[in-house]
Amino acid sequence: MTSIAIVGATGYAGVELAQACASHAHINSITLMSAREGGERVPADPRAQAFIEPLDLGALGSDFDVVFLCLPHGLGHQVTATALRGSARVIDLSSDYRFRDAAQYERVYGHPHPVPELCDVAVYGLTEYGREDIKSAQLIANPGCYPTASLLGLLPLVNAGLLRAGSRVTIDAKSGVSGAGKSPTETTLYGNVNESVRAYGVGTHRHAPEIESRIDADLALTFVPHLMPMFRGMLATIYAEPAAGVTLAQAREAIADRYANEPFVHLIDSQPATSSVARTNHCHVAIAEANGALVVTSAIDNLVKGAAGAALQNMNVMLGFDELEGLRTPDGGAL
Ligand SMILES: NC(=O)C1=CN([C@@H]2O[C@H](COP(=O)(O)OP(=O)(O)OC[C@H]3O[C@@H](n4cnc5c(N)ncnc54)[C@H](OP(=O)(O)O)[C@@H]3O)[C@@H](O)[C@H]2O)C=CC1
Ligand SMILES: CC(=O)N[C@@H](CCC(=O)OP(=O)(O)O)C(=O)O
Repeated sequence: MTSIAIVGATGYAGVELAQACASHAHINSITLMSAREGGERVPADPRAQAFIEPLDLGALGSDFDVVFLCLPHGLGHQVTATALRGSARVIDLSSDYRFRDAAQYERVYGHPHPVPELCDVAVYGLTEYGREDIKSAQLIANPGCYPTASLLGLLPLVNAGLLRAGSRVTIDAKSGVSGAGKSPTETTLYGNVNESVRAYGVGTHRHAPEIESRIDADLALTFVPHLMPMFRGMLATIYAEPAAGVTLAQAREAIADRYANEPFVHLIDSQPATSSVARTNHCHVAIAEANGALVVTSAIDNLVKGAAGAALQNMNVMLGFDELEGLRTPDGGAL
């Protein structure tokens, strides 16, 4: 049986993860933890069925098989290092260890990585593209939500060599406001989001280099995120130029083949909708052609496949459990 701790259990991703873990057949102990030391043990919800414990660094390395970090960027380094010094394996939902090396982190964030040696230890947790490394990983860097939706749509075409070398790939992506976490800001206030759509982070968003770093091909990337007037859900619309002679049918076949045996990623015939994947770990992908461009659309729930669900899927791979465990939809399996 498995004992886990969720640090940052009061956040959107932490709550989502705790709920998924509660239905997991092989998790027998879930400890919900704050990232703040000291303080009181507080009820996690008004019915007081569960409690949030203050951070206990001493327990993290010894009492748990897996420690999940659901903290804002930059706050989890001490927890990670402590847990890894003990016997726990760590799954970090933040962006702290997503870059291949500390130098790339420094280029993106503008300051040196606080624990550079762990960058080499971390395994990027896009499950569908890293199972072998994930199985033996001590530290998983769970991917960002935009990179998850984007890479799941794009990688089958890139890896099959179907895109024109040197061409541009444009990713127009849209997220619900829960992607920004639970602390309100000027841009995520209901009054500023409702009945309105806006782009943000144009040319500066950290997910552009994260996506780029996972694409092994000569392609130029433009990534533009948008904030949508909805709570959860994410849609990436990806525009790409096919290599000479590549047809839509070939591109579709590449995606179909790549995901034929994947429990959570599905090529569908209609256009993906965020509502169809809401509260599930599924990703729906479609492909069409528009005036010579291949247009791939990819929808996920940012809090599930984009965060907590992917983290649990990674734990299942690490510990040799059925990947669907804790992530089944009401029909009992894949949609
Ligand atoms: N939301 C999403 O769609 C996605 C999120 N992620 C990543 O997952 C991580 C968690 O995200 P999310 O759940 O949305 O974030 P939230 O803002 O909803 O929750 C953050 C958690 O961290 C704690 N926390 C915040 N500030 C501090 C602080 N200064 N010191 C100690 N603890 C603190 C909060 O505790 P307290 O209640 O005490 O403030 C809370 O438990 C982030 O790194 C995020 O980037 C990744 C993919 C998608
Ligand atoms: C709507 C919104 O604000 N979204 C967040 C992305 C959240 C996420 O996946 O990623 P990280 O773990 O990299 O923060 C943003 O654009 O920063």
